Amino acid sequence: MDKQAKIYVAGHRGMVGSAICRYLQGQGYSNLLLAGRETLDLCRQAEVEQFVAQHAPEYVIIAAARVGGIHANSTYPAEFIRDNIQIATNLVDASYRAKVKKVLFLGSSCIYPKLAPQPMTEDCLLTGALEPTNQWYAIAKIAGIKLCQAYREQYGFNAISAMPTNLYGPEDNFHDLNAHVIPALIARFHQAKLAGQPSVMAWGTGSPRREFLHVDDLAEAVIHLLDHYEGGQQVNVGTGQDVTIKHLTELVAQTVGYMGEIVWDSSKPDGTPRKLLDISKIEALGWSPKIDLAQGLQGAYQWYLDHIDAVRMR
Ligand SMILES: NC(=O)C1=CN([C@@H]2O[C@H](COP(=O)(O)OP(=O)(O)OC[C@H]3O[C@@H](n4cnc5c(N)ncnc54)[C@H](OP(=O)(O)O)[C@@H]3O)[C@@H](O)[C@H]2O)C=CC1
Ligand SMILES: C[C@H]1O[C@H](OP(=O)(O)OP(=O)(O)OC[C@H]2O[C@@H](n3cnc4c(=O)[nH]c(N)nc43)[C@H](O)[C@@H]2O)[C@@H](O)[C@@H](O)C1=O
Repeated sequence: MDKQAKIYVAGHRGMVGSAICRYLQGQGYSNLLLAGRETLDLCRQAEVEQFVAQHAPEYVIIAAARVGGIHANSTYPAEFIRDNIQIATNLVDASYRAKVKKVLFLGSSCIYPKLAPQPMTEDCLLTGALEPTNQWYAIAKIAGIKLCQAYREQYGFNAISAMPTNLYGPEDNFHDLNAHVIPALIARFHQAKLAGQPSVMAWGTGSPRREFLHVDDLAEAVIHLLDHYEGGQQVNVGTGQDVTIKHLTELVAQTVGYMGEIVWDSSKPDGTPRKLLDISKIEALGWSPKIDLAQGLQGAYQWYLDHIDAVRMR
């Protein structure tokens, strides 16, 4: 992309959106179009169409979504399916009508079947039943992928999709119930350390496996795909390695310096037993992850400490 190109980062205040903005600014892109929810509710079609037509960005990155961990997904199904279908539809259609050069839509690894063979390639989409806890969000994300494919097929519109694995890093949501596992545990272990709590509760059995990619690696992958990928099929973005939630929990406790006991609350859901992405497609395009989990967790905890009075908890 030309460094002067006007790039609209939808959801720029979120964990992914802010990482993409940091990366773009670091690379010398100076013409970013940004609008917070108070300026533009992306669920309002007419407002989105008017905004994109008026500002005429050349590129649009859809990093806005209703996002949350396993508890939030299963507690707010209507919001997760409604908001995410509306955001994707409104932004892809408005971008097409405003003759945007290229759109990148962000989905998630939860779009793949609960029991898909691991590691999961892009071809296993829609080959089996979804994980019930996040089926609502997954259906909305699959709809977003199909929307991009349909606009490419019917109108020749240049929309691509990236499917990241579980992400973590700066500007994450640290809400104890609605957050994803890493920020939830960072905050819980930190508070337990300060309070001298003898034990900390983690959810489920600890036996599921997850792959964790630092959001700065994802940001680089997103721009790499905008520069090097033109296809209709979604592209997986991950590390190609996974760990058990038990190992992750011990790693977070060690990173925070919490020495007490970890107790498992088996009344909480485990979710998908495993969701490891096959990343050979994006590696063949010349991208690979750089931040390993131990190093990334150190940085995430330090960011939490540096921003503890202002972290997002929603
Ligand atoms: N976090 C993860 O582990 C993963 C995330 N992803 C994908 O990455 C993308 C971003 O996720 P992430 O950064 O973690 O999420 P965040 O919740 O951190 O950021 C989402 C952003 O979207 C904005 N937003 C949501 N709804 C609206 C709306 N109606 N109008 C305007 N803005 C809105 C939010 O604004 P506000 O701050 O005002 O609420 C927020 O800035 C999503 O598409 C998600 O599916 C994919 C895989 C894993
Ligand atoms: C990105 C991805 O994220 C979600 O899917 P998920 O990977 O299941 O997300 P999670 O991070 O919430 O849980 C991962 C694992 O960790 C265990 N776990 C332990 N202790 C805590 C804990 O304290 N909080 C949370 N949230 N989980 C915990 C938890 O029981 C589960 O086994 C969906 O948004 C999905 O749509 C999606 O796209």
